[in-house]
Amino acid sequence: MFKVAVAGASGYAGGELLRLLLGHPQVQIGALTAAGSAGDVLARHQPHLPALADVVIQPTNPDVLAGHDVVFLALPHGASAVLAEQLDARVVIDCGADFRLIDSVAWQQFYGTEHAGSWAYGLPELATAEGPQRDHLQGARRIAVPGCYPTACSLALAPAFAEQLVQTEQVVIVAASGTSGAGRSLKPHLLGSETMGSMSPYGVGGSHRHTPEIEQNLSAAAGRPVTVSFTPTLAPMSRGILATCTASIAPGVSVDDVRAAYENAYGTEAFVHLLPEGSWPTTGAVLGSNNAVLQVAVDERVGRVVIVCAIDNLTKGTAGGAVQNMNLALGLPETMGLPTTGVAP
Ligand SMILES: NC(=O)C1=CN([C@@H]2O[C@H](COP(=O)(O)OP(=O)(O)OC[C@H]3O[C@@H](n4cnc5c(N)ncnc54)[C@H](OP(=O)(O)O)[C@@H]3O)[C@@H](O)[C@H]2O)C=CC1
Ligand SMILES: CC(=O)N[C@@H](CCC(=O)OP(=O)(O)O)C(=O)O
Repeated sequence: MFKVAVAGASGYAGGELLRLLLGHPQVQIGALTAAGSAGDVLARHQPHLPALADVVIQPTNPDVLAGHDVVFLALPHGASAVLAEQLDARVVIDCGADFRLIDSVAWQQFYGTEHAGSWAYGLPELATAEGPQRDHLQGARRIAVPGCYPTACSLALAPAFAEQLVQTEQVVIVAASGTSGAGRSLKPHLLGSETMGSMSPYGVGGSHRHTPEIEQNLSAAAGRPVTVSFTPTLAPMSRGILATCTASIAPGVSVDDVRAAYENAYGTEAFVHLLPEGSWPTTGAVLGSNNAVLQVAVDERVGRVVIVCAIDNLTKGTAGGAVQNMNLALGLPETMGLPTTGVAP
């Protein structure tokens, strides 16, 4: 058994981590920590986890987090970097952005703070020109979990770039996210009355901080720089991401070539599924599962490939991805403790 701590246990990502870890046969749950919520019982913040209802949340510091095999950090950006270097755990997995970007200039531009560095990037299914990303995660000690949008968008587009089926410019992504993607802390524009029954764009004009992360992943797949126009939107649902991705198709490439590339990339993956022809991804179908579901089409009239991907932002987009990475880091079966079926209707 591996003793596991969760920092940020009162938040959305922390709650989803604990839901998954409670069902993991090789995990013993250790310290649960937060900031202002320290001293509360977990039931006040995570009412869906009765097995941990009476556990008292502790403050987040290196002493409380010492003596664990694995520490998950589900903290706001910036908080992980400060803490990470003081942790003694064999494996530390950061759900935040602090260690995702390789390029410190892009970090400065989009986050406006000093770059903390980069850790192994935790998207095992990502095809890169240098081989599968999974190889870098087996036995890794420090792992950066991707952002939720980059997870969906990179899984959607990477095989097309890895097989050189699309052009590296004029890639356009519009993605919708549920409101839990913004975290639990109070934000006036995310009150129920602002979001119920209404969709809205944000981070428009190439300003969203996930843009360089998506470009980093697609450039790794293509083996050359890729630029992306990314527009996120907020949808009136608590969970889920639906990413619609389009790119100019390379000369002579058919829809059969595109389908074959995705079958080849994901045919043996447990969590990433190309749907049968005629079926399209929905966020409802992946709710609570660690799945990413995809469909591809070619719009021959405009010469563009269209790829749609759905994930649950809190599962494959954060906590499920984090547990998948823990399994790889510890040498456990990659799928251990992770749901491969959703909840419907
Ligand atoms: N929500 C999502 O879909 C996704 C989230 N992530 C990332 O996961 C991380 C957590 O996100 P999320 O759970 O949504 O956020 P929440 O706002 O829901 O939770 C944040 C957690 O961090 C704690 N916290 C806040 N400030 C500090 C601090 N200075 N020191 C220690 N603990 C602190 C909070 O405790 P307290 O209650 O005491 O304030 C709370 O437990 C973020 O980095 C986010 O970017 C990644 C992918 C998707
Ligand atoms: C709806 C919403 O606000 N979503 C968040 C992304 C959530 C996520 O994956 O982001 P990080 O781990 O990078 O914080 C946003 O747009 O900033």
